[in-house]
Amino acid sequence: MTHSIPASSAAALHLALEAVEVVAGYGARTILHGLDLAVAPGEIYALLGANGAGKTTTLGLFLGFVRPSSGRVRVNGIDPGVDPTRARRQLAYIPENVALYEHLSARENVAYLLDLAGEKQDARAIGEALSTAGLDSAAYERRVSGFSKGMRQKVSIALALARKVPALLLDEPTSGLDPQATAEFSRLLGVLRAQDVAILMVTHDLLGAAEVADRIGFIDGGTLIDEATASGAERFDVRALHRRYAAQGTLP
Ligand SMILES: Nc1ncnc2c1ncn2[C@@H]1O[C@H](COP(=O)(O)OP(=O)(O)OP(=O)(O)O)[C@@H](O)[C@H]1O
Repeated sequence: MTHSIPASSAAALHLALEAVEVVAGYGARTILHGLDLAVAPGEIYALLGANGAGKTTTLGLFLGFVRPSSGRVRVNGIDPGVDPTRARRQLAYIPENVALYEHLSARENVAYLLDLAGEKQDARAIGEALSTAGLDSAAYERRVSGFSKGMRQKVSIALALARKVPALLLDEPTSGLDPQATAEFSRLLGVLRAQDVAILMVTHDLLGAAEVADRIGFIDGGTLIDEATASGAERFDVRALHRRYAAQGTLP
């Protein structure tokens, strides 16, 4: 399969996330059967597929948790199978349910998680990251234990911004978000894209993906079966995509 990386950006010459003909799985069980997927800096890629299609396994590939038996995986040019620590330094991973230190404030979480990543930053830089991530300033010093999913995501995104990572992996970011929080989340992804972050987002939400993604990929049985690229004012023909992929069980 050929990839239609946006040619407008010089940065597109280099891929932040790349999987080429990847075969991978768990033990003797193969889940990914020759997966081809690439995300350029400043691109939002939404990966859709039925339950068990291999979406989370694909994220695990870039994180170095899932080792390919053949094929090529690169994160900003680094092979996570060979050097997972260095590969993970290029990434921020935001799981469906963001885990934070519940008794620490938003600011303390970012400071502490930065510390753990060996990337200490001053209070001003952390405040700026929280502000860019769209967290209400009244919440900076509050314990995160009472935070909503949307607020937790903002803390994670502030951490990604402070770390200045080139790539962001998101697993089901909009499930359980209300429409306003979903719209705010989409706006945030736009901010990250403008900073040339490569974003790979796993989702079941075709409509949400169509609003924010530059490309949508469909995975079935561990293989990328199709890709659609945003174009024109309408961006994607959501109805046609839905008809095509819902019928074969790739969409809920
Ligand atoms: N750690 C694991 N060990 C063994 N099998 C696993 C493991 N994790 C996932 N699987 C299996 O791999 C297959 C693909 O799972 P994966 O989580 O990648 O799918 P998915 O597309 O993310 O699905 P969902 O939409 O349900 O999250 C499934 O059959 C799942 O049971």
